[in-house]
Amino acid sequence: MENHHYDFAMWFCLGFACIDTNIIEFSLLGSFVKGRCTLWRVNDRAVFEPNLHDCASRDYVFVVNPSGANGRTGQQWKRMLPDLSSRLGRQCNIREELTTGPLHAIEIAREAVRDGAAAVIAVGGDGTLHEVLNGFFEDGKLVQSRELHPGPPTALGLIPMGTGSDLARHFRWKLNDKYQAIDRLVKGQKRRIDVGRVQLPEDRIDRYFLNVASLHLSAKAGHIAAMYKKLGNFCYVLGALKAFRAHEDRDLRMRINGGPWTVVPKVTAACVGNAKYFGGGMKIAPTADPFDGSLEVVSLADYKWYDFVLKMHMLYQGTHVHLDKVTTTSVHTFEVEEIEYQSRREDVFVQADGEHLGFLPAKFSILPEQLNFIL
Ligand SMILES: Nc1ncnc2c1ncn2[C@@H]1O[C@H](COP(=O)(O)OP(=O)(O)OP(=O)(O)O)[C@@H](O)[C@H]1O
Repeated sequence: MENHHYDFAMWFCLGFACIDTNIIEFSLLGSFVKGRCTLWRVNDRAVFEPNLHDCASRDYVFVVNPSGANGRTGQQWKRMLPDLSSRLGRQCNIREELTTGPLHAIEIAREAVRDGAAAVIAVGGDGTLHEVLNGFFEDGKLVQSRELHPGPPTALGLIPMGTGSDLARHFRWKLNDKYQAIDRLVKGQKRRIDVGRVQLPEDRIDRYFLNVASLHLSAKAGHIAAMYKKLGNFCYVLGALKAFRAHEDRDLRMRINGGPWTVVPKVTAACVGNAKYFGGGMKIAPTADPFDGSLEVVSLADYKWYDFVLKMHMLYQGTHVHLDKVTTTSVHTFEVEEIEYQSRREDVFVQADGEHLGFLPAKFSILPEQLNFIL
């Protein structure tokens, strides 16, 4: 493919994405009013625990990524801290922990869980939430508190202040709205949430995810997008277009729920959704639900760069699942490997919650109702 075709496509997409982002924001605004019903329905089923029971003399630990959203997270956090302290500080000890670099949030969260914190709250994007979530686990098990508390185990929370903040879109939370975020923490409603697990035996990686994991083109796109976060959500569109440049569809072996292995030809990408959105608002797994005990696998085969450009609006609306090139399956486990497993080429990328993890082979599985999540 000639490069100038791509350049044209990128500029076309820039214009398209701007229009599309407006449509999305607009429709999100509209659906927020409509969405309140859903939110209340979700909350009706949530476990409600008054703050005083689990919070008195226990810590609420805020793990802040000051570099998130190209540095905006740090600035917004400073602005919201006084309000947060005055409303939540009456009931809890508020502890602020700033990360110093990648993976630091895992260590902070793990120590906070060991210390028996009432809650650990990720302040940042999906990447920060991913790391905080991984701090709740060690050696394949949930970390236990050293302290003996009469209250419930440490809860996980999120103040969405990242570039994509895609998990927040699933719950129809307003992005970067400090009042809504503080209200949510003060109300303290929680519900047991499912956690996805991805294992890469060759890379000796064992990670947990709340949102979406994926492989091949979409995973490489996320890896590239991380270099262009200055562009806001357009970084994901640009990442996908750049990933298409050197992309080859691959025949891959796949296995669902421990059944027989099958060869799936010309795989462009396979996405594993515990929740619905990735890539800054693409509704990639429209029926995924982090409370239903399963993962939604959405596979794209023989999907070309021009399909991506021309049908981009379908990805944002979640209607791409009706295309012939797309299949969806609800699973408990999903294993993928290259056909020539002995000659691993390390070019089929794997990501979870937007964080690059490594390369195939990979096994994805669901761990139902693992944690209390603050809704
Ligand atoms: N202090 C830090 N300095 C540099 N990078 C950091 C620091 N703390 C965390 N990180 C890394 O920043 C990356 C992105 O963080 P985060 O997800 O919060 O923001 P984002 O990428 O803007 O949002 P989103 O993932 O929702 O698009 C993560 O991979 C994380 O490891």
